[in-house]
Amino acid sequence: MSWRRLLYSAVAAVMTGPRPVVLSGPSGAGKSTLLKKLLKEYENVFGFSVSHTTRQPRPGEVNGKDYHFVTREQMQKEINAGEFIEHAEFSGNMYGTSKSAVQAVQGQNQICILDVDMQGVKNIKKTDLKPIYISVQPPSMDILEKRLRDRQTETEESLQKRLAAAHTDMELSNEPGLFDLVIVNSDLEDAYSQLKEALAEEIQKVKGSKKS
Ligand SMILES: Nc1ncnc2c1ncn2[C@@H]1O[C@H](COP(=O)(O)OP(=O)(O)OP(=O)(O)O)[C@@H](O)[C@H]1O
Ligand SMILES: Nc1nc2c(ncn2[C@@H]2O[C@H](COP(=O)(O)O)[C@@H](O)[C@H]2O)c(=O)[nH]1
Repeated sequence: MSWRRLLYSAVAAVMTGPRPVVLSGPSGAGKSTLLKKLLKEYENVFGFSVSHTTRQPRPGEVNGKDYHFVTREQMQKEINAGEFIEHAEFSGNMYGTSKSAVQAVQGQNQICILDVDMQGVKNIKKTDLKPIYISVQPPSMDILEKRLRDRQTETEESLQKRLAAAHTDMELSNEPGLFDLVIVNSDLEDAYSQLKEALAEEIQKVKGSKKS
């Protein structure tokens, strides 16, 4: 490689920043639990891409932190204006990642974490975001159902929709090349260790760049 090309690659790497991370997997598999642990342990290294959704906030969820809670009309208007990287309909509600949500994190030179469903994964694959794709899977459908019921956030109707989507998600997660890593979240600490190990290189890069 010539020095000019080498310099170009180095400048491009700095300008694009660290690779984002996409966490996906069935509702109730433990994505939010794992990403909250990462955000807590590595406060200035990771940043969460705050999605938009039309679903109602759960007790304790904060607008602008957990999600941007919006109406269907508002979200559709922003989608039509080209403000979203991806969007999907899940369990009767709209969800989507805005360009500004990702830019807000990348602008701080942090690793951007996106929590999206399987449609989101497929749509992000068509973009130039080039994230690390990680699937979080439950040990079994029975355990998934128990975790979702114990969480007490869903109506029976929403729970059934989420379990139906989980069946498809669990089958697709084994598709070769779709995910860089599939973590089976049986034991939380073990799953978290696997996640940290997979991201160790990116974490070191960001820590290093913040020192210099
Ligand atoms: N390893 C684990 N063992 C037992 N319970 C767990 C484990 N991981 C997560 N949980 C619990 O399971 C429930 C679902 O986890 P969480 O909300 O993180 O799932 P999620 O994948 O983010 O779901 P959603 O996509 O609906 O937001 C939570 O109540 C959480 O405390
Ligand atoms: N395609 C997208 N999916 C998203 C986004 N934000 C969240 N999600 C996924 O929705 C379900 C349900 O989430 P919940 O908070 O209502 O339990 C879950 O699988 C998330 O991963 C998004 O921006 N795009």
